Amino acid sequence: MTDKIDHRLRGSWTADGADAAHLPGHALRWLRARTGLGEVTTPSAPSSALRVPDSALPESVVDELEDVVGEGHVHTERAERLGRAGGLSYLDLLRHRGIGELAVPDAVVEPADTEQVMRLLEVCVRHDVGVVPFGGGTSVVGGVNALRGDKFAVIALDLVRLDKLVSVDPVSRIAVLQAGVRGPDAERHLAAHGLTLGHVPQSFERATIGGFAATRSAGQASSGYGRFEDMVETLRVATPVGEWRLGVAPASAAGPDLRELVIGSEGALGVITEVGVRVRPLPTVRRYEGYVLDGWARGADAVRDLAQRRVLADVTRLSDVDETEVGLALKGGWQIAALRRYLAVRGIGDPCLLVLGWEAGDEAELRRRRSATLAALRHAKPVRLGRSAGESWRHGRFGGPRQRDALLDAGVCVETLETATHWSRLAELRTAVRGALVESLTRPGVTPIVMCHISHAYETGASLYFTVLTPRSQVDQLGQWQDAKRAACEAISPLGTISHHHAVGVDHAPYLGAEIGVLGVGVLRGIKERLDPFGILNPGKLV
Ligand SMILES: Cc1cc2nc3c(=O)[nH]c(=O)nc-3n(C[C@H](O)[C@H](O)[C@H](O)COP(=O)(O)OP(=O)(O)OC[C@H]3O[C@@H](n4cnc5c(N)ncnc54)[C@H](O)[C@@H]3O)c2cc1C
Repeated sequence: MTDKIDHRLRGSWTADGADAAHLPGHALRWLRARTGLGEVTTPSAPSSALRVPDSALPESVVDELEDVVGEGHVHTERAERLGRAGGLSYLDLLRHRGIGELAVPDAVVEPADTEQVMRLLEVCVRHDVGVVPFGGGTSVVGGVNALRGDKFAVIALDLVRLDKLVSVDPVSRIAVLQAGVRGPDAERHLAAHGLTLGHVPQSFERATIGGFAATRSAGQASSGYGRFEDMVETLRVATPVGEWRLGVAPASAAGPDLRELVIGSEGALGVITEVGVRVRPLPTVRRYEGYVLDGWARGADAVRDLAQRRVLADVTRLSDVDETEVGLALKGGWQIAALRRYLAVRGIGDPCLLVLGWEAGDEAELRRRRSATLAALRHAKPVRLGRSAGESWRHGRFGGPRQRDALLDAGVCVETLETATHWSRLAELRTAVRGALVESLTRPGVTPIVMCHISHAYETGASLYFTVLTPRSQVDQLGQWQDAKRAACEAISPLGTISHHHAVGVDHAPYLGAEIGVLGVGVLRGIKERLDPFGILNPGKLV
């Protein structure tokens, strides 16, 4: 197992990440000139300044919980509870800086196996205590906020001890992993058998197998390896009314696929304790490359063409002009100035970066797949940047989150949101969401940056991922983003899904009805009542 996550590290992400987390001077100067960001810095308040109410759990209940999980695995200390108070959204980061109220769990409980999870749920039902399943805590939609609902207390059920590879079936290419296994550990366990999962979201370093399943996560190589739900073969779930095991065959006509109910259930229907995942042989060769296309419309058309001809690279990621521009500006340096001149000479007026990455079992397979992708791309007249641009993206792909503390210190509001729709509506959706964000965040002297990329493409449509950088309001820091997010969600709601991979949590719950209908919400409620009749599981989330 790699080191336990220090949940007190938020924006800087991982202990070694803090070194990479600073914002270079030239980047800050550029942001100031581009957005109207002021010179005022707002460093983080010490965590001792945060308000943490005493645990509401009586000693007797703490003792009962400890009887189940053993001594040292029920924490009521301030630091541990604070560490599980919310996830990693911009609003969560602000709350951990003392801006707004944190929802702090009354205890952190660490079970070691499914049986212990079952027994903990019994204790929580008996005492009417809420339970928030907690994986890596990387939710950006309020999924792990320790809301009480109608309960007098709530615990964070941290799955950190469920960190084992349970079994490998190399013939069927299925591996069973416990829910608390983090991304890098899953890959390490599997690599020992010559296998890979290939699920690499940007939150890979912290997020867990259970969390991936509970949120219908999508990794950066989803075009090649699929979304997480495509990888799930079997599930083991602890619910307040019994244990549930699902998945006996790769495909089945035995009624609706009930695994789909658990995948995306966000801790509201049960605690996932084990997931059997489809695995593949470890790739032996990789090739990442960068290209530039002229303009978003041409770029999106090119990605659609790749998807519909079924020749997408495993990683296919198209940035719009703003994202490409910000990427270049934040890098800075003479090479970037030279690159700009080169693109201008090649007639590229609106550069959109396209990163393509292939992973394969041998050179011949990689060559064949790469040739098919590039042949289909040719009519979009890409300008080749070469391997260094692709490799630079690959090496920096977990870097973004690490700079969030530095950006917050500098007074920046930095957040992302995502959606997806069918190709025929993609341009309209992008224009609507972009417009809503720009309108909501523009103030006299302030010009927000709103960037967008496609990183998950399908034959029928694609995701859109927006990143916002703008000076933080000094008047209403939480409200500034809440208003912008509301405007974006209202723009999304009639045109696309409220979430392509971040899930529903608290933030998107008001928009779920518009997407699945009143009947759909009723069906979900009915299922929740059957599996969690006492309403202890993740109060206030999903439904
Ligand atoms: C910087 C950053 C980048 C991100 N990039 C991506 C990305 O590229 N792709 C992507 O899909 N997501 C991304 N996310 C979102 C997030 O990482 C995913 O939602 C991830 O799947 C959550 O995993 P986790 O283990 O951290 O779950 P948590 O955050 O701990 O929990 C998420 C939800 O799942 C529930 N849950 C967790 N474990 C279990 C379990 N075992 N049983 C039942 N319920 C459970 C929780 O109660 C909560 O509702 C990103 C987040 C951040 C902060």
